Amino acid sequence: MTTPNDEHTPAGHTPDDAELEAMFNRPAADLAVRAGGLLDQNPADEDNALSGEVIDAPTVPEPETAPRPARVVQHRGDHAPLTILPEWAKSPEVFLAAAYREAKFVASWTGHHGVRLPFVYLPKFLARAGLGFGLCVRGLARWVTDAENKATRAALMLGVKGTSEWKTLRKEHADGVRARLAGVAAAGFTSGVAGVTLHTYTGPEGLAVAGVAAGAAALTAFGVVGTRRAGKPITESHKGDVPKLTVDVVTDALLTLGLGSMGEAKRGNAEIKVLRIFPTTGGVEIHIDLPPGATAADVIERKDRLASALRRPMDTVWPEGNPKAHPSRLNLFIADKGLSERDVAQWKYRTKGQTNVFESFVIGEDQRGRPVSTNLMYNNGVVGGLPGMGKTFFLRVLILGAALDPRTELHIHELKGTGDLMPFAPIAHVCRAGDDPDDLKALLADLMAVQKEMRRRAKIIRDLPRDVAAESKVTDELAKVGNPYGFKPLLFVIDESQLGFGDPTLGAEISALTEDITRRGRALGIMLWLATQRPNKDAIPTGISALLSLRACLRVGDVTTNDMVLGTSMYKAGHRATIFSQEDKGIALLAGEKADPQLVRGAFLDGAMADKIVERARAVREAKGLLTGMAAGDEAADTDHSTILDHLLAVWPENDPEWPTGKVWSEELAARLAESKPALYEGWTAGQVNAAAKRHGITSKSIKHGTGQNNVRRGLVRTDVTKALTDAATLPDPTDD
Ligand SMILES: Nc1ncnc2c1ncn2[C@@H]1O[C@H](COP(=O)(O)OP(=O)(O)OP(=O)(O)O)[C@@H](O)[C@H]1O
Repeated sequence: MTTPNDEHTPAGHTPDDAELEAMFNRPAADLAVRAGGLLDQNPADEDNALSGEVIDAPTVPEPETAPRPARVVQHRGDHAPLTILPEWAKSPEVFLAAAYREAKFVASWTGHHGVRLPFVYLPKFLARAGLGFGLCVRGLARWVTDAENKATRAALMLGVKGTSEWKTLRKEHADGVRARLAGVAAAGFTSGVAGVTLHTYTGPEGLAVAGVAAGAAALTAFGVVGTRRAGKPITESHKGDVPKLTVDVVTDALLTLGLGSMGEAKRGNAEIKVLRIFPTTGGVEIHIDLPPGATAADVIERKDRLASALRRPMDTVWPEGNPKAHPSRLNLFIADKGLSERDVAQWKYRTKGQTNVFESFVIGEDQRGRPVSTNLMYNNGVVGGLPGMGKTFFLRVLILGAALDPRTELHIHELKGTGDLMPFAPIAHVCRAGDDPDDLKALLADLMAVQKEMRRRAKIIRDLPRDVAAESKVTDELAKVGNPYGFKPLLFVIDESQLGFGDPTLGAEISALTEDITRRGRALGIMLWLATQRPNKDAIPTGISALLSLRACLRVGDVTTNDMVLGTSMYKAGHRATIFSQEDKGIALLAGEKADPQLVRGAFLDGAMADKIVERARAVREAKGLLTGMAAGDEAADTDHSTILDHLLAVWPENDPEWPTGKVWSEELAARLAESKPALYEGWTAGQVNAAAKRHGITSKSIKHGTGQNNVRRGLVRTDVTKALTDAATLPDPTDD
């Protein structure tokens, strides 16, 4: 007899157990083949009649209905590489800071206890040694006299008084006391013999040394006994002041915030994972994975509660998100000292050094005390924050940084009027303080001049061969001192910009020019910075605000202002300048420099320090012949307060023979303006003239001139211009009663 399996086995071969098992375990597809082949055979077919020995199929265990293993999706694209060396081992700065911190602690500990040792600890210890000595003598006396058993003995003897047993008990006690006394005497004798032996072999010095050592040991032992009895340590303990940072302390503190599934974490179902705790410059860094549903932003929002749970001051606890990992990753920095407690940040270039405005320069430090740098070139920026939180000081550092590159031309308009930025006058092309009409006119004139300079630069760049201006922008190379194009970095600063943009007469024109410079000046080496308390659309028009790539936000009072300065949704993403306190002056979040806003404490430079740095900057500029504008004694930008109305009348005589009606097409006026003041109006169109006139309340009209086709075009009426000028001149003085 054969079996179906014979079809698949070499003739005459009987499969062994292993082969059979392999056959039975073949995959389903194979079984299907078998089913379509062998098993479909007609068993009645004689040719195919099965012959051979019948072999019982081995009992294959029923496959258990085991749960299917979870499907694993391999996704490790964004996994950060594992740290090979800890941060302190990679960075000498961090290592030195940690070593310094420990050394400082050891020094303070030694000083603290060293002073107390002779005056507090030693007298205390001697008193306790006295107490210990008394306790030991008393203990010895009690042992010798078997005082512990006195009561038992008395009770026993009372019951047998007068009997022989009583005598026996008495004798036993007396013998015991004698034996113990003999023991004490033997110990004393042994010590005496040891002393004499020592004296014999080592002389009196050896005996004295041994005596002192034995005395010290005895004193220590008595001191320890006395201290145990007193139940209090001799030294003062400071343990309770600030709890040590342990994984448990951090976890418990986070649990008090009750975020996301932290309830589950409390019950042990979810986890707060403290990934790493490591020392770093100025404090300790802790990386944590919060339980699902709790985000770093939630923790940041509750920074006060976290600081309270950690028993630490608010400005030593710095939670940050790490969006590159995931929203629940929390990087917590615990600083040794609060930011406001630390010494003010000293500026790297305070006493020496120069900068290159095309590269980053240090402007302050972060919460870890590490330098923070910024690159002003190809950026425009804003500094915002509540009054008195350090906007002007912050700006001052930026301007000084730019000023230490002798090429940088400074245009400074401090509309607050307190003169905080006047230290720059000796090196600035334009430097003014105040928001009087004259100051605003000077600002307008300066903006016009810069716009003209921008156009000039654009034209040169456009015409330069590709290999000279490959990037179509003013580069460090093209702006070298003495370059043939007159290129140089130009920094334009308006402090309290809302006073300029919001001015009813000149505001619109100031805004339009600022927007144009912000938009086009960047690539041409022109950097524009604004400072304001609340950069809403009145303080900084939206068109300008959108173009500010660097944003420094000092303390602000609300979410809206936070996002106005730092950018939309920054508050939601956990970047909150609302957490700064009134003491956190000069501390800002700086957005735009790195992927995420970073904390920066601006270097502190008061007026006197600024004067000294400016003196240094001026010396370099003088030596290189780089002083211009007001710094070089040229008052042009300062005194020219005229507007487009004045310029129009200058090119538009009252009895113009060509235009006897007193009405002129705007294109004609644009051409005349460009000819008369090419610096300001070169390239202007009729539309620009109309728009500029409109800002002074003058509307363009349809004017017919000459004959032929197309003889009706938009233009201005001269009497409208003279009227607008007269009206402006006769505006009531707001200071008049
Ligand atoms: N980086 C800093 N470090 C320490 N203190 C600073 C720092 N910056 C500013 N301050 C302190 O803050 C005070 C206010 O600074 P500043 O005049 O720049 O504020 P402000 O925001 O411009 O004020 P306002 O809105 O009234 O013009 C300064 O007098 C100075 O004492």
